[in-house]
Amino acid sequence: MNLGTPDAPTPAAVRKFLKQFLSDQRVIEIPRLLWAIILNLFVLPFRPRRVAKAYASIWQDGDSPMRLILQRQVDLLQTRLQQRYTHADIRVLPAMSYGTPSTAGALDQIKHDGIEHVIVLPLYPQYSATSTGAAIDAVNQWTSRQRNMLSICMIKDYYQHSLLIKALAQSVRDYQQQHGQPDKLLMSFHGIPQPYADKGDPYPERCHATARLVAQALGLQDEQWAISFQSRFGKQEWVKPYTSDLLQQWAAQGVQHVQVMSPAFSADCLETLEELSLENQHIFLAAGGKVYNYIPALNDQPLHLDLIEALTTPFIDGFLSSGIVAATQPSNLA
Ligand SMILES: C=CC1=C(C)c2cc3[nH]c(cc4nc(cc5[nH]c(cc1n2)c(C)c5CCC(=O)O)C(CCC(=O)O)=C4C)c(C)c3C=C
Ligand SMILES: [Fe+2]
Ligand SMILES: [Fe+2]
Repeated sequence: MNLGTPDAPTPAAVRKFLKQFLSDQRVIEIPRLLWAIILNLFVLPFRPRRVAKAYASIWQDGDSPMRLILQRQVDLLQTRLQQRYTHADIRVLPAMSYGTPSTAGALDQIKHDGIEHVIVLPLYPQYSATSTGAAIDAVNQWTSRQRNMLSICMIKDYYQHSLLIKALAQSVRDYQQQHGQPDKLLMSFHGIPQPYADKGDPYPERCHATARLVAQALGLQDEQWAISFQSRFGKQEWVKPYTSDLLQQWAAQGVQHVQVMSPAFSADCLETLEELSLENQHIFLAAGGKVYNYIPALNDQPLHLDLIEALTTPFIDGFLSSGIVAATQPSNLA
C-alpha cells in the first residue's frame, strides 16, 4: 500500500483526491465541523488549481509516478514470490489509502478470488498515524463491512531494518559514483505537525533513527550530513528543522554542493519530484548554493525488492507452515 494520488493532473481530479485525503481525521485533527468549513471554503476552491500544475510537471507516461512505481514494485514482488513458492499461489496487489487503486477494491478482488489470508504492507518505512495508521484504517473500514472476514496480518513499519539501511546507503554510494561527493548530504523526510508528535506519534524519532543508521552505514561524520522535514501544510508548527530553511542557512554559510535524499518515501512522488527536486533546488541556488542533486527514492531497485521480500516472506512462511493455509498441491506430487 501507498498513500494515493489523483487520477489525472487536472484541478477536478486533484480536488477529488484532496477532498478524500484531507477529510481523513488521521491526517487533519481539527474538529470536524470547523475543518469541513475551512476545507470547503478555503482549501478546495483554490489549492487544486495550483497543485494540479505541480502534478502536470511530474506526470509520466499518462500516469502519476507513485501509481506507476507501486505497480512495478507489485509486479517485481509477484515474480519473486512465484519463483520462491512453487507450491503455493501467492498474489500481490497494489492498493492506496486514497484514490485508485483503492483499498476496498483490492480487498474485494482478493475476496472474490477466494483468497482468505492476507499480508498488508504499508510502504512507509517510519510509522506515523497519519500515513501507516490511515492505511490500516482503510483496511479495517473494509473489514468492518464484511460478514465473512479475511485473516489479515499488518506490518507496522521497518525504520531500522538492516536491508532498508543497506538499500538507502547503497543508493547514495551509487549516486555519488556518478555525481561525486557533496559538501553535505541532507536526509529530508515528509513532516507532520509538531502537536501530533507531542501527543505521541513516534514518526519523528523513527526518522531520526533511520537517518542515523544510514549516516553510520556510509561512515559520515556529524558535519557531513543532516536531517530535515519537508511538505508543510497549513498554519501550525511542523516538526523541525524545515528542509527549505536548512538549505537557505547552508547556502548562506557557504555550503556549495548538497545532495538530498528522502528516506521516508518508498516511491518517487509529487513531494520528491516537484517539491524536493525542483522547488528546494531553486531555494538553495537562489540563496547562493552552487550544485544541488536529488538522489531518487528506492522505487523498483533490486535492493528495495530484497527488503520487501524479506519483510513479507516470514509471514507467508508462517501462514503456510502453521497449516492455516493449505499449500496447493503441485501436479507431480499427486
Ligand atoms: C496535515 C497534512 C498532511 C500530513 C499530516 C501528511 C503526512 C504524510 N504524508 C506522507 C506522504 C505523502 N504526502 C503526499 C502529498 C500530500 N501530503 C499532504 C498533507 C499531509 N501529509 C498534502 C496536502 C499532499 C498533496 C499535495 C499537496 O496538496 O500539497 C504525497 C505525494 C502524493 C503523490 O500523488 O505523489 C506523499 C507520498 C507521509 C509519509 C506522511 C506522514 C509521515
Ligand atoms: Fe503528505
Ligand atoms: Fe508538497
